Amino acid sequence: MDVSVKAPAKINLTLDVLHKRADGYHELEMLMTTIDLFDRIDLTETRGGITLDSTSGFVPFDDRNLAYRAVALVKERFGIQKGIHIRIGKNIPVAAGLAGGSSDAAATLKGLNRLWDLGLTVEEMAELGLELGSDVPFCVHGGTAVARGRGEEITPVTPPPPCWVILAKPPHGVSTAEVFAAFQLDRVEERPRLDRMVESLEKRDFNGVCHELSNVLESVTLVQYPKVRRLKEKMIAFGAQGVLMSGSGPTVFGLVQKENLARRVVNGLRGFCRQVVAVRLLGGLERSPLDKKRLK
Ligand SMILES: C[C@@](CO)(OP(=O)(O)O)[C@H](O)COP(=O)(O)OP(=O)(O)OC[C@H]1O[C@@H](n2ccc(N)nc2=O)[C@H](O)[C@@H]1O
Ligand SMILES: Nc1ncnc2c1ncn2[C@@H]1O[C@H](COP(=O)(O)OP(=O)(O)O)[C@@H](O)[C@H]1O
Repeated sequence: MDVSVKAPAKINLTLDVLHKRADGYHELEMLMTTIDLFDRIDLTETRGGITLDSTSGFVPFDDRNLAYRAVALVKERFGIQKGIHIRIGKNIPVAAGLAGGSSDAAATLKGLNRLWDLGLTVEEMAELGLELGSDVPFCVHGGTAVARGRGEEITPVTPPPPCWVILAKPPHGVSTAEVFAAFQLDRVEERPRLDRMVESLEKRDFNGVCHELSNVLESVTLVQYPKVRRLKEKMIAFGAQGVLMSGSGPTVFGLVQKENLARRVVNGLRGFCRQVVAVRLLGGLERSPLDKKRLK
């Protein structure tokens, strides 16, 4: 039997680092929302072991892959002997600040929950997912939510009003660990105002959402990679109504309401950046019957 699950990317509308914790992680407060850019995880039951292949050569094919680690974790926790072949149809750029690996892991947990009738609730899958990475609990929940702690305290909030998201990814990836290691709170010029962002979402105030976009990790990545700063400036110049770096970067996203403006921004950016795409914001719409269980 096979299971096929869609794994959406996320963007951060706000990201604040409150302090560094004794365990080495940072205490975060961030607002995330899903976008219409998916990986596809296909899980096929085998007699034993874990194997993986992907349409992308940029992901690890062994136990460094988060989807592989999700299978290993479930097998170990539930004492399951059967094996799994994982196929990752990769569309989300790797090491981009869009949580591709975390979303693949979350989708794998959901797929195994169905395939092996584990009876796990969303909360239980999120708890299990935290063992794989800080962004996995949000990816298990999906939609639009505030994430606190390491990323595991999830509070759903009102999704943003419908709009286009233009994604521009510079050619290099960014290491999340390195960005956090270089982060200094006293170098941050502007902190997010989460209450105002939530208020703008509740009022369906698109301009308010654009105005409140804020990410303190820009204080590291924009300095280390001036290209990312220039990409932000270009995106604003071409007419994006709100612009921010997602997560630890380096992907920059722009929000616009009208399709023709989205097209104009994409066309303008193409001369400066090879990986540019416009997608719709999801924010909760991904919970449609698209995740299909199919019989062989
Ligand atoms: C920054 C964020 C924002 O959404 O996303 P990305 O840029 O990766 O998409 C996340 O917090 C990233 O989550 P994730 O990529 O799952 O991080 P993990 O694998 O758990 O951690 C990678 C490394 O980042 C640092 N880290 C991560 C989370 C956290 N709350 N504090 C940290 O200091 C740690 O050094 C850790 O070793
Ligand atoms: N399934 C996966 N997809 C993408 N990257 C993965 C995956 N599994 C492990 N990784 C590793 O995780 C790191 C972060 O990748 P990714 O999740 O795409 O970025 P980010 O954390 O910036 O959103 C990369 O270095 C990559 O090698």
